[in-house]
Amino acid sequence: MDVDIGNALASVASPGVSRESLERLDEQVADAHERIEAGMADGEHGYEALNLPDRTDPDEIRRTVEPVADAEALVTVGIGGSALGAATITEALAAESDTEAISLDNVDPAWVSNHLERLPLENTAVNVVSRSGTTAETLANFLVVREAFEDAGVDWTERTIVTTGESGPLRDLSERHDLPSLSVPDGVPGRFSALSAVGMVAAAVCGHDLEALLSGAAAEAETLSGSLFDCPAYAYGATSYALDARGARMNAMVPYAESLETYSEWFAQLWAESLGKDDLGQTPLRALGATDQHSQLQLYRAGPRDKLVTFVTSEEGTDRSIPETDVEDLAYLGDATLGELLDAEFEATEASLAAAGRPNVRLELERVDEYELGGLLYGMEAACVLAGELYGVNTFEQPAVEWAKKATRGLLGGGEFEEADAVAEKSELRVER
Ligand SMILES: O=P(O)(O)OC[C@H]1O[C@H](O)[C@H](O)[C@@H](O)[C@@H]1O
Repeated sequence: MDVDIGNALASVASPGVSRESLERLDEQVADAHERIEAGMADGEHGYEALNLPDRTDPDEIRRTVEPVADAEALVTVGIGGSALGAATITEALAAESDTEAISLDNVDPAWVSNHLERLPLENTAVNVVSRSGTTAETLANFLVVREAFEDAGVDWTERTIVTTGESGPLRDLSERHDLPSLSVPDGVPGRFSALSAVGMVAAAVCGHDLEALLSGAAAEAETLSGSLFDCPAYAYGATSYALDARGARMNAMVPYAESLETYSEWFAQLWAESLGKDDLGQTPLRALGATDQHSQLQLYRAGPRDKLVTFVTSEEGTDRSIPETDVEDLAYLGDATLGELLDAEFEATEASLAAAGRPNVRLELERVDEYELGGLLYGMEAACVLAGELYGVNTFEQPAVEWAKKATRGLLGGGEFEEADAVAEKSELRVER
């Protein structure tokens, strides 16, 4: 991954960051890098995630998924960090796989039922993922999926792989039914676990090249160094932090590739859950090029100056020519391809933001393949860890999310949780029909 921060400079944009400020910030980056390196060396909670390219064992993952390696469809049952890494990888690389991958990460009953009715269950693999093994949505969906298999006369124990922590209800269940299972590595929070079994089981079932994903990530790890000017991931993390401090309180992630739409969801969790603490943090927004040029671009170019726009581009990819037409006004399209049109749309949008003095950054991939994707995921994780050091927050916890999880459990009678009492205390000012 290369990063171009030229359009975030104060000479182009407002808010923007001057070259001198970046050089001053680079001293903090050097300190933060020392902290990150020490955390990685000691395998400290969270920092350990940056060691995954060396720690994840692709052979173990492939061996474990062997019983379902021929699946026509794959259902990942998980939520948040236990679903978005797998979904990002399988969606980005879907064109290369014959296995249809879906993610049951919500408990909307109609949506869950529609999926289960449609899937060829006798040839569907189930990938259940939960670090804690207690997340209500995941466990509930798993029970529903099991029942659907039973109703269809399919032995779910033959079709299920479990990835969870060393202990907990899901671990117990997998032991009771002797299910093939893998562990969420210690010290790796869910949103940083895409490059462990958490994201890679789905990649393996879909037949993707696990080694290439890891070596792309390892190449990105090689660039981590004491200066943002030598490390694309740190350049991104430091620039985002500096812009937030100057008023770009939001960060719109805009890939120019349909296959990276879920990547923006993954990024949103990473950025929001890691940095949203102590009244700090940059709000991630999700958009897609070129589609959202025709909906959100007006706001990005002419609305409040509170946004950084992050583009993700890919140099190469499948292309398709646009057929010629005898309609004179459309003749120019017949000389181009859809890929050229997409590139032109990206360049025009980037230039239009710069011309309006709106900060934007480019993340450049050579193509969307395993290697580049591994680099992108790792690079954004490292950017986030660096930003967390610069903000001075605890990047790897998520107490605000845990609060609502306890309240939900309390409401469903899953134990005594004082958080559930707050639900009854809601203030009301109703306006009725
Ligand atoms: O993997 P699990 O324990 O099921 O957790 C799934 C998700 O649950 C919570 O909402 C956390 O905030 C997320 O960080 C986590 O990824």
